[in-house]
Amino acid sequence: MLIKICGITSSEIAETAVQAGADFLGFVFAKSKREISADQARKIIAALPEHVKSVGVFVNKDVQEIEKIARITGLDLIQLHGEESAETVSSLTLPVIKSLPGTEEGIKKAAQYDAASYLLMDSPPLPHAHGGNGISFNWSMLKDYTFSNQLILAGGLTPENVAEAIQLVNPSGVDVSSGVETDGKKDPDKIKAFIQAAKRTIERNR
Ligand SMILES: O=C(O)c1ccccc1N[C@@H]1O[C@H](COP(=O)(O)O)[C@@H](O)[C@H]1O
Repeated sequence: MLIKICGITSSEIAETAVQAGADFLGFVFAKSKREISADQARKIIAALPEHVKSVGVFVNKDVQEIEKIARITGLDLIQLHGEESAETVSSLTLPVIKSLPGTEEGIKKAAQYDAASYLLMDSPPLPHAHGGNGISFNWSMLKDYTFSNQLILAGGLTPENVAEAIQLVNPSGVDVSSGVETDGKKDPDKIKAFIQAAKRTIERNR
């Protein structure tokens, strides 16, 4: 199971997450307090070890713009966190993580996104923010579904609740942003605690 830490804005926090055992690091190229420039992201990504993959997070951006940022920064995967179509997913040249709201309607839409390597279930967007809101949804609604894509669970995960979420949903991955922050900034101790809690649960479930 993979662990993604999202909203990386510094080399120090990237290094902390890598040392703690993160598999994916997320870089937000969308309106957010965690937004990062392509130039800053490029420098951080260039220093990542081969086994840690960089994910660019986009919200309703043009394919050309996404591809341009991916080229400049050296991204490994693209996360589409808005209302992007199945055609947009298919036209991207990198593997895609497509987010959908964790609602009955969101689950129904999943079938359209066969071309995505991963589906990411998050709480529904707020009017002013598509993601990174620290809000959970009813995870148990995912228990009875099997998706053709690998499932990443997100939305309000924390070091305290990630074990319960993994037990309940058994996803292919978990993704966190707000839950590893203190006063709006990434907190190294919370990142370590989150990754430890997730890994401990995975080990126990083996
Ligand atoms: O992290 C952000 O700022 C962000 C901005 C725009 C779209 C997505 C964003 N992050 C993703 O949101 C979910 C949930 O985050 P949280 O843990 O509830 O804060 C997660 O998939 C992030 O990758």
